Amino acid sequence: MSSILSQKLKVALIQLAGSKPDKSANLQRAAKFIEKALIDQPDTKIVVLPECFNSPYAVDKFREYSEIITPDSMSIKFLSNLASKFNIYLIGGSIPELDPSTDKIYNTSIVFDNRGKLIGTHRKAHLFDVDIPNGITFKESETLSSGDNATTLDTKFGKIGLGICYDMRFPELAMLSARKGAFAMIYPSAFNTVTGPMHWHLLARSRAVDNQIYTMLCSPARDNNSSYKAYGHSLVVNPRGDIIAEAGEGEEIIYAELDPNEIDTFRQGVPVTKQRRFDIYPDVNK
Ligand SMILES: NC(=O)CC(=O)C(=O)O
Repeated sequence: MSSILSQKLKVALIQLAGSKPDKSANLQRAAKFIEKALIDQPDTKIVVLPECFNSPYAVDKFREYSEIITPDSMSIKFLSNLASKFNIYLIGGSIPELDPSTDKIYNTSIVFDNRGKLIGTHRKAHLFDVDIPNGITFKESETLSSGDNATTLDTKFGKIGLGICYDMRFPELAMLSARKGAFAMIYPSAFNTVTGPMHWHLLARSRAVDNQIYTMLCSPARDNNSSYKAYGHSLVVNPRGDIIAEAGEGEEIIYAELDPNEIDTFRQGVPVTKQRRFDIYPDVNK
C-alpha cells in the first residue's frame, strides 16, 4: 500500500519577528531567513511563513497593506522568485488580499511550488472575532471578509491542507483535507498571549490525532511592544500527537522531518481511518 506521503520530507517553519511598517523590509527579512534555513538544512523541501508576515496584524491596517493577487504584485513576485531560487515549496504565510471585483479584503495564504508557480491560495474562512473579558477583544470582520472554501493542494510529495490560525478551531477543515488524502495540515497563524497558552498546543495536537496526519503551525515571534502580542511557539506535531519541533517566543527557525512510516504505522496500529461509522453520522459523510 502506498503512503499518502511519498517520501521522508524535511520542513522548516520560520518564526519571523513581528512585521514592521515597511513591507519591502519584511519581505527582505523573510528572504534572509529562508536562505538561512536552506544553508542550515540544504534538503529542506517545504518552508512555512507566519500569518500576516509582511503586514501588521491589525484590523485598521489590512486595507492599506492589501494586494491584488496577480503575478506582478509585490509579494507574489517576491515569494515566487524565492521558491524557484531555493527549489522549495513555499507556504507564504498570509497577506491581506484585495479582490478588485468586490472591493473586499481577505486574509489569504499563498502557496508556491518549487518552480515558483502559485499553486493555490486559501482565504481565512473563519474570522477571528472574539471578546474574552479581561483577555482580548479582536474583530477581524470589521475590515475582512471570510473565504468560502476548504483548501487541499497537490504537491509532488502528496496533498496538503491549508488553514489560517482561527481556522484550526474548526475541525471540519482538517477533516475534509484528511479525507481527501492530505498528509499534513499547515496553518500560518498568529495566536496571542491570551489564547495561545490556553489552546495552541491542544488544537495542534487534536487536529493531528483526529486525522492521523502532521500539523504545522507557524507563528510570528513575540513583540512585547506590539499592540497584538503573538504567542510564538511554532510547532510541528506528528500523527500520534507528539510535538516533534517547537520554537520559543523569539525569532527562530524550527526544522522537522516528516516520515511516511510514522503515518502508516500509527494508522495500522490505531485504525480509526477505517473504523468510522458513517452509518451513524451520515451528515458528516462528505
Ligand atoms: N488570531 C487568530 O486568528 C486566532 C487566535 O488567536 C485564536 O483562535 O485564539
